[in-house]
Amino acid sequence: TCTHANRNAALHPLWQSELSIPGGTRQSPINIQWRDSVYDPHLKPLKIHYDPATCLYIWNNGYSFQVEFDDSTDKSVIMGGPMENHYRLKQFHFHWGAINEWGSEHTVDSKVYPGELHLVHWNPVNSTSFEEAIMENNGLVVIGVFLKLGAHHAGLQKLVDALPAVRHKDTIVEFDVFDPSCLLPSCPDYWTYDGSLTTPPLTESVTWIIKKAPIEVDETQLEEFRMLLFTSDGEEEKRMVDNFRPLQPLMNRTVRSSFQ
Ligand SMILES: Oc1ccc(S)c(O)c1
Ligand SMILES: [Zn+2]
Repeated sequence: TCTHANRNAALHPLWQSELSIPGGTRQSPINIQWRDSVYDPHLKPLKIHYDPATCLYIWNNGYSFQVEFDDSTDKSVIMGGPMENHYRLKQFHFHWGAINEWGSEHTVDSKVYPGELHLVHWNPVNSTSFEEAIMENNGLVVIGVFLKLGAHHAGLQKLVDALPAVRHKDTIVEFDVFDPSCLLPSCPDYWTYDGSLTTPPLTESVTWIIKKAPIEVDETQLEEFRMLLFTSDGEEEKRMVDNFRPLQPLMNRTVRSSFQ
């Protein structure tokens, strides 16, 4: 079996220099030790209302492929859970490995999944833009969903079919009418903790909501992710794989669960 050490060996140059933020006390990702998580009966069910018409385009930003949404209104929002108010959907992206043995950023009892989806939302009550929110204490809420190797995911396939059009860094393709709630597991259970972005600027502005249940995708769909490139057209090709950050110390944090 692989150890974290060799899964980290294949780190993207991006993170080799920034394995930890000096003075960081709430960095992500972390290992979620199930038995150390604390059930919080005050946590509400997550409420998710995404409008498929707010979907704009997919682009390759050199770290992942990212699906961007129109966040100029409250048409696609989440609320409830650990949140004091609603948060607007801005984008979603994924992290994955070169092989099925690793790829997720968070782990559960040190179990690694082949991939992880991040749905990124920002707080329009305390901030006037996403860019401002990433610098705020509770500026962002990111829903993390583990990808497990299994059945073909019909909802994901529409996204996978568009990936050849964004093979190189800084390429973009129109992608309209997509409802990302099809990528969420039906199980309502989640963990939540205070953390950070896992890509630069690594700011400590994220309330993480990690779904307990994974979604299933099949091998061919993961292989399509691995056909993407970190590099721009004309550069020596580097396959976009292992775009996950190493585990960060829990420090003085408690992970809460919405379930007993
Ligand atoms: O805005 C974001 C960018 C990257 C990552 S990993 C996030 O969780 C949020
Ligand atoms: Zn991410």
